[in-house]
Amino acid sequence: MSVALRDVHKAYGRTTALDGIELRVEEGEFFCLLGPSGAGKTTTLKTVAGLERPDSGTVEIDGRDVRDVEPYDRGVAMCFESYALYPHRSVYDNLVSPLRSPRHRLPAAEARERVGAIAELLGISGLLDRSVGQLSNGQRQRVALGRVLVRPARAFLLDEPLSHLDAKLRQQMRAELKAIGAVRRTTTLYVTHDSVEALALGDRIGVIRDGRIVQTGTREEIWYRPYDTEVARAFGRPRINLLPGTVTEAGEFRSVDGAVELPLPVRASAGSEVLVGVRPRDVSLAGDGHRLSGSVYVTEVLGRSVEVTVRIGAQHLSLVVPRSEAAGLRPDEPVRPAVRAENLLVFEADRPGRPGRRIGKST
Ligand SMILES: Nc1ncnc2c1ncn2[C@@H]1O[C@H](COP(=O)(O)OP(=O)(O)OP(=O)(O)O)[C@@H](O)[C@H]1O
Repeated sequence: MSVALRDVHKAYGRTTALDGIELRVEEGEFFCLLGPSGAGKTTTLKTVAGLERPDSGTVEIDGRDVRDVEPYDRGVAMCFESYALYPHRSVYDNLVSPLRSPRHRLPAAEARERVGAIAELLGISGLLDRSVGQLSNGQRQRVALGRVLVRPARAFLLDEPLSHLDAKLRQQMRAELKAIGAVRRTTTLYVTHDSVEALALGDRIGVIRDGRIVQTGTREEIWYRPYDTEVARAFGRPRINLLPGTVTEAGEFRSVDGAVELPLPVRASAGSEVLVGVRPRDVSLAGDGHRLSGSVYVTEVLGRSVEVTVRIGAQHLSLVVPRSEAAGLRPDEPVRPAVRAENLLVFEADRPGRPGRRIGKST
């Protein structure tokens, strides 16, 4: 099914939760809604599920306004972060009960088979006889997710379903979640505040901030053409470098202290204040590109690569290079990081309450 929200507003007293949400999730698409705490992610899901009523705007399912359709009749299955499970009943009972509801009422053998398959995928087959009250938070969260995925729904609404898992399990489940046939075939709206998760899972990503969708796009679009500095900062660790400076008469970039000069891949008006963005993995010590002169500030090993922070005048430039390139680097040692103009993103300067917008298209 497709889901669309048009200009949806919702306030709780004086708090604006949704401030004109525009969103469209296509049939069969896995759409990640990414944003910080309080941005309106859960409220968006509840509005689609019919658990909250918009103050204005419309919610459409398959092109039909669902204003008067009860949650139960919307054909969506929702998983909350605060999972509602029956604590005194077994994992199996918790998983099978949605299938026994009058809506689905699957034949017992089929229900058993579905529960078995989902439990297998979520790695909880060994827990089926245990009571939910005896489970760890991570195990409980997987049961809650199972309770949603087991249903023959036309859309899944998942609210941070992996948030209680430890890093390793989370990474593993992330990979498995998309491989689950039911998820692959079913429209899924997935809420997260974790950009790594959004990049890994989303066919498309919607970035939400203060109750509005700031940008919607594929992972490539969001990565290479972020709408503004805040979107650019949200994706990628270590974070993107953003150097403040101005555009010279010749259309080049000069940092505030004059220590960094770079060619710009876009046209920006001379004298304007800008931020030049470059991701740490796009700066090298050995490759070609425009050379800068600085000195090593600190190095930090990140597994197979090394993050090197280079001081250039008043700026700190972070770069991530293979271990071999960083071998033997000492603090204060002079280095000449190389940056290619095509990897630069150019933004208007940030202003209070308004992150700088990206300028032009990168060539
Ligand atoms: N029932 C409610 N009553 C009052 N305010 C609410 C209610 N539900 C949400 N809000 C407020 O609306 C705003 C959006 O909340 P929402 O839960 O949608 O954000 P979120 O992006 O899901 O955040 P989180 O990641 O912390 O769950 C917040 O300011 C929140 O405090």
